[in-house]
This record gives sequence, C-alpha cells and structure tokens, in this order.
Amino acid sequence: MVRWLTAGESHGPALVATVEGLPAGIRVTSSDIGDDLARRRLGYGRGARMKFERDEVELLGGLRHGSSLGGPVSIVVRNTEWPKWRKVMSPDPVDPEELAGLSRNAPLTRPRPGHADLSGMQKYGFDDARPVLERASARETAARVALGTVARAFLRQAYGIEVISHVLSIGAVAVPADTPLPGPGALAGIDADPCRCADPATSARMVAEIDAAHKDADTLGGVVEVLVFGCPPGLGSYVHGDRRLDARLAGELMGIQAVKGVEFGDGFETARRRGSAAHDEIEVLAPDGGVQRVRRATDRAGGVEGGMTNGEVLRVRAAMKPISTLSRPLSTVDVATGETAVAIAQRSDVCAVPAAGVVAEAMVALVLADAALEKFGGDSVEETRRNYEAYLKSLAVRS
Ligand SMILES: Cc1cc2nc3c(=O)[nH]c(=O)nc-3n(C[C@H](O)[C@H](O)[C@H](O)COP(=O)(O)O)c2cc1C
Ligand SMILES: C=C(O[C@@H]1CC(C(=O)O)=C[C@@H](OP(=O)(O)O)[C@H]1O)C(=O)O
Repeated sequence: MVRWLTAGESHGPALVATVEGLPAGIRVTSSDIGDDLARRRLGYGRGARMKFERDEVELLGGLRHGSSLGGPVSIVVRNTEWPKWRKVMSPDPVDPEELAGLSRNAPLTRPRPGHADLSGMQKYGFDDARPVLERASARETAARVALGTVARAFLRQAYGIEVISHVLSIGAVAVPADTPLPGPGALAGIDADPCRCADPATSARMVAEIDAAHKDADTLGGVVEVLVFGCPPGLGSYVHGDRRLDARLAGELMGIQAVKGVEFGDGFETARRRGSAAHDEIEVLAPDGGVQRVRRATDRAGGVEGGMTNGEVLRVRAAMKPISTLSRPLSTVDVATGETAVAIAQRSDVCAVPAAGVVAEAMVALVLADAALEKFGGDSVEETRRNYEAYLKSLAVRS
C-alpha cells in the first residue's frame, strides 16, 4: 500500500512530505523534484509570491545516490517567506511583548467567503483566521507535487506510464470541443504556454480573460484534464466501492484545494446521451506477434470501466472554483464585533488553474502507483516490472 502525508504551514519554515510503500530502485533526484515544483509555480494569473518563491528542496530519507531504498521517502520544501514570519509563525513560544508590536500578527477577524477561514475558526476554536489559512492554503500542494515526482518516476521506470495535464478552460473561455487530445510528448509545449493550454488560440483568449478579471479586481477558476498514457488494463477493481480506481482518483482530486468537481472521460455530458452514443465499442484488430489486439473505437469512458483501467488513455477532469481572496473583497462578518464587514484582502492569485493541473498530475500519479503495486506487487522496480510483463503476456486479448 502506498501512503503519503504532508505537514507544514504556508509561512512556516518548510513543508515536509513523506511517501511510504514505494519499492527500491526508483531513480529520482532533488533536481527532478525541483523541476516539477517549478512547473507548479508557472501559470498566468498567479500572485506575487510565485515570482520570488524558490521551493528549496532537500531529500531527508529513503534515497541513496539517486535511487530509492524501499523505505519511506521524506522531502522538505523550504518556504522562501519564512524569514519574514519567523516570530509570527514560530513553532516555539515567543515573548508576547515582541509579538504585540508586529503588524503581521494582528488577528484576522474578517473571514473570506469561499475560504476555510470561518468554519475553521469555529471548528478549532480560534478567534483569528491566521492559524486556519496557514494550513488550508494551497501552499501545501508544493509538498504533494514533490511526492508526485517520486510516484511518476516509479510509474515511468516500472511500467512506461506517462502522466500529463493541460488546461481545458479558464472562466468561460474553453478549448473547442473537437480539439485533438495532446499526446504523451506534449508536456514540454504545454508547460511553455502561459495558461498550460494545448491550443495557442484559446490560450491567448485565456490570457485576455485573466487580464480582464484582474482589472475588475476579480478572480477565475477553470477545468484541467489529466491524461495517462500506457496504463495496462485492470488497475483498480469492481469488487468494492472503495477499490474502484475512479473513486480513489476522484477522492484525491477533490482533496486539492478549490476543486469542486471531477469527471471521467465525457463525464456529465455522457449522462445526456443515449446508451448507443455513450459507450466505447470494442474493435477487433489484426493479431500482432501472436497476440489478439483490440481497441476502444471511441474515448467516452476516459479509460476506466467497472472501476478498472481498460488499457486505453485514462482521462479525468477537475473543476476548480474561482480564487476566493478578492482584492475587491466580499461581504462577511467581523467575528470580533459581530458586525457586517468586508473580508480580508491579502496578496493572492487571480487564477491558479494552470498550477492546479500540475497538482492534479501528482495526485493521479500517487493513486496509480498505489493501484499498480496492489496489482503487480514487488519490492524493487525490477521485480514489479517482471510481474507486470508476466501479466501482459498472460492476457488472451490486449489493447
Ligand atoms: C494551486 C492553487 C493556488 C491557490 N491560490 C489561492 C490564492 O492565492 N488565494 C486564495 O484565496 N485561494 C487560493 N487557492 C484556493 C484555496 O486554497 C481554497 O479555495 C481554500 O483552501 C478553501 O478550500 P475549498 O475551496 O476547497 O473550499 C489556491 C488553490 C490552488 C490549488
Ligand atoms: C504559496 C502558494 O500559494 C498560495 C495559496 C494561497 C491559498 O490561500 O491557497 C494563498 C497565497 O499565499 P500567500 O498568502 O503566501 O500569498 C498563494 O500564494 C503556493 O502555491 O506555493
């Protein structure tokens, strides 16, 4: 079983992340992790912090000379902001007199609608939103992306699986429905685009939409799509709800801050179709090297049927709501006075949809690493690869 945990606050010293259950022999370095963290900082519409944040990575355990040892892999991502917050976010007690003079320490009593602030204060008994927003912040997704780098290195090296993502829409600006899907080699081009959109004409309209929202002191959400190439059939299972791969992926994608919807393949659109136009018929191809080949004639299911991969491209989408910190803030209550007030308006992103795609890739990679090890087992990359190859050979019909 692959398990993972993160800890740390947005303006604390660092984020830490641990993943347990991956085999020995995964080749990965701190520079690979740094590259994915840099991808997460990209995207038109992100706030000032992403311009100076460096995401300093240190590998603390589980690797030796660039190869995993089979034990927990532990990673630190240091926060560039920490020196400014050393006292306000100190894990150890600080002299109250020293804190009293610090404007950064002033209690945040006007919770932002759409953020964790008010419910978090109520739940944990705080009269200040600071302790809530520090952990609710999507700064934490840097830690998940760091873990995702290890998972995707494993998937690539053991099974040749590639995970990519692209942005389908920002606000009301969407990639035309008939646009061909990007292929496994498209990631570098997608990352080079300011909106991580595979269609340059749509990307230009997305940039204009973000500029317009920024000018209006407003924010935007959107939809990202994750594509996984090279999945064998049979990851996940139909035998129980919590073993269905789509359920496990949806849970982790919904666990990303601001994600409010997940759909597989054509998702909600499928519900509007008749059955004859909703499923992917199985086509029999010419045998190849003595193996009977088949493929799905269409890609409506998103590569998951009965809670299992079906051997086609896995395609899952996540819908992100607009950022809830507005520079023209929404109405709220001041919990210190009980009066109507305007919400706190701190430095914030206008749109973080491109970054959310990179986070979604990481979560998909972690879930697939877990599902693949459940299916093929093995304590080293070599061993799980052998098991995987034996399984492929045993299939009477292959896609
Ligand atoms: C990559 C990323 C960046 C985000 N940046 C911001 C931000 O700058 N300001 C903000 O208010 N919310 C931001 N969010 C969203 C909040 O973290 C999220 O809305 C909040 O934690 C409440 O959770 P909920 O939206 O799931 O209810 C971001 C989310 C992601 C995934
Ligand atoms: C720091 C990151 O995103 C942050 C996510 C976030 C939020 O409320 O979710 C609020 C902002 O934080 P800050 O108040 O420090 O500017 C974003 O910058 C990051 O992604 O690394």
